[in-house]
Amino acid sequence: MIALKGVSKVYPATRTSASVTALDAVDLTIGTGEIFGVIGRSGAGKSTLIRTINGLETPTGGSVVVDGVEITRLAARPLREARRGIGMIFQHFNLLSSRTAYQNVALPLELAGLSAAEIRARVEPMLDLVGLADKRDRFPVELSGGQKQRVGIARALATRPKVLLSDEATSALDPETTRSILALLKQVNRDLGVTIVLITHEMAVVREICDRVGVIEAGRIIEQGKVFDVATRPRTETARSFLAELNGAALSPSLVARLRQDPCGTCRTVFRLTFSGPLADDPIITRLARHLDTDVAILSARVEEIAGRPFGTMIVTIDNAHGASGAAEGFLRSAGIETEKLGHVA
Ligand SMILES: Nc1ncnc2c1ncn2[C@@H]1O[C@H](COP(=O)(O)OP(=O)(O)OP(=O)(O)O)[C@@H](O)[C@H]1O
Repeated sequence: MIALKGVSKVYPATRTSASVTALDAVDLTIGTGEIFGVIGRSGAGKSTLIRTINGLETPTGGSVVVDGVEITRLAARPLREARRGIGMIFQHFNLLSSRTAYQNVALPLELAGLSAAEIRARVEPMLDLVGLADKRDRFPVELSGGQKQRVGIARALATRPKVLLSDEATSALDPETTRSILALLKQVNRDLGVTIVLITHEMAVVREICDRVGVIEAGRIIEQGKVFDVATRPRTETARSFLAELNGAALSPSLVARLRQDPCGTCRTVFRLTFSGPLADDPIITRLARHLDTDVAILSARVEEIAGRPFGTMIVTIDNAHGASGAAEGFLRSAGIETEKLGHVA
């Protein structure tokens, strides 16, 4: 449905600032009916990337094809037509305050030249779909954040697009409202078959609804794949440290300050353990302590669900007396636990 090839965007230098390479040779293929997440830090290039998909941003190099149409080469009028097939929702909703919920949803249809009857036949089912039939005559100021985003979603879907772009659509919402909006997006994807591309800086959003994810850093997609694979087995160090921060598996600053690479007589060895699937329920630490007859201290631990599968991370220290930490490493690995030796602490 969407193919980006070698997409670059360089914002030219101005009198006061140097040029910025916001996108650097991005390749991305997104299949029909997928929910694809792009995650990255502030300034990584997420907004620029998503805006190239609907032609709001013209790349300085590369090609963007959506549903068989090369977006980068369209003149103004065909671009407007192509955009009707690509809906977009925004962090701050971008509703017109002088229009009711109904009138906001109707706007793109008015611009497309539909009659009042045709517009009614489309807007009412859309308001039903997003659960706002009873708020149709309310103005944005009378709606909660979640309700405003529901209007935004109805408006984005009114032209029956094949693709929905979501630019941090839940970043301004509380966690419960976020969940309800994500559930709605999932329903829209399932029931209407709309391909969704969302950008976010929150791993929880990706974990909750995305099929695949791309990690963007300094304008480059440094990793992409199925959410579970990327979240649990990042291949690059940059993705690993970024995702560790988001997954809560990062080391505390005080531990980092104490960590040393070479062992000492009284040192304990520090390991990061990651385990997934049925292993997440295994009392592995108790088994390990019994097996080695040593104590194991848990510094941090977390089990979460990614794409419906349990995934856990744990930072532990193990007494190094009599080579116990080496034996522990072997024991954990043979139990199927991914075991990474991080260093030693006194
Ligand atoms: N119109 C512009 N002119 C010049 N530089 C820009 C422009 N828009 C974005 N940039 C720069 O391009 C880089 C990528 O910005 P972008 O907004 O795509 O990042 P982002 O990942 O969406 O960040 P955030 O999460 O903070 O919105 C940044 O360094 C930004 O300062």
